[in-house]
Amino acid sequence: MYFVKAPAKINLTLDTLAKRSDGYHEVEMIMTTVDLADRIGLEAREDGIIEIVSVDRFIPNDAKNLAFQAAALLKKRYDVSQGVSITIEKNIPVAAGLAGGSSDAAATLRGLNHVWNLGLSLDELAVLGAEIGSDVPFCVYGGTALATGRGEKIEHLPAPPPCWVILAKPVIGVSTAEIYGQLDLSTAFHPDTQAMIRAIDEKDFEAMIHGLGNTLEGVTLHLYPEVKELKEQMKRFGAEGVLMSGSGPTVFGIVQQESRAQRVVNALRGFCDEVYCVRLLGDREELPKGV
Ligand SMILES: C[C@@](CO)(OP(=O)(O)O)[C@H](O)COP(=O)(O)OP(=O)(O)OC[C@H]1O[C@@H](n2ccc(N)nc2=O)[C@H](O)[C@@H]1O
Ligand SMILES: Nc1ncnc2c1ncn2[C@@H]1O[C@H](COP(=O)(O)OP(=O)(O)O)[C@@H](O)[C@H]1O
Repeated sequence: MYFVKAPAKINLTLDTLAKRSDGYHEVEMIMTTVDLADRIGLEAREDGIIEIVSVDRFIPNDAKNLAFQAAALLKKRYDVSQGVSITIEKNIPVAAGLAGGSSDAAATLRGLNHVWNLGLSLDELAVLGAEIGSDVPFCVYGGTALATGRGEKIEHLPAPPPCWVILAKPVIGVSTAEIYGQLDLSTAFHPDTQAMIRAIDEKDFEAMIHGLGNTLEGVTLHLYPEVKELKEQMKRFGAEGVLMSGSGPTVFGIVQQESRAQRVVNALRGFCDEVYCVRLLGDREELPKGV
């Protein structure tokens, strides 16, 4: 079995610029990879069948699974006769704003490129990934990037300043389509993407904290007051910067010191079942082998 890591992402900024005629929104997002990952196992099979093997009851085990779609797309496009059994060990919360499904699809593309011996570049895999979902191209590369268009156009950025990230997910799951659907662009908050890029370039922790912002946050916080409450708790417990990731409902807190991160995690444990304390994997060059 060939194993590939599928790490989650957070959005340091997410700005929505306009609604497009194709149903998507034009966005500007700064995304960075975090060290919380699913593990994808790939085993080629000679009968040509694509199969999903997972014990997670929250993800589909048929053609609705984004990893299945990634395999089906590669198989069809490159006329591959082999099939594959895809084992998904799910560690990233589902429908959480952390791109777990997109990252599984991206890892499947990277892994099958090796297992099926296709010889494609990451750029080629990212173009294919855009056919599966807007977040898949970023997940193909990982690291830190500015994503534009509907999220599929990627410009790589250096790693953000070193920090600890606390992820807390309320029990609800959120539909990205629903949140975008309820966004009112005339009143929405718009983060300063360029200021965040400067903060990252200059490795300026304070400026990064100051620049955190997400257009979709207002919509989700309005629909789900428990997310607002969680944000306030995280701030109260000592997180230096706090923001909702993607369309939510996961809230992340950023701190510089590990001891402070542990304090925030311990304080949150009584209120929230799913809490993780992770590092950023913001530098593509330093991603562990197999990511
Ligand atoms: C909001 C973000 C931020 O990173 O992440 P998540 O919260 O899902 O993790 C992404 O833009 C989500 O990307 P992804 O989850 O791949 O979305 P897609 O499958 O492409 O689209 C799902 C639906 O969301 C809406 N959508 C998505 C992307 C976009 N730029 N504009 C949109 O309006 C559309 O209604 C679309 O049908
Ligand atoms: N491999 C997968 N992992 C997680 N979710 C998946 C997967 N394949 C399909 N899905 C579906 O995609 C939806 C969004 O999942 P996910 O990527 O976890 O959330 P988000 O887009 O909020 O980051 C879920 O409702 C889930 O049913």
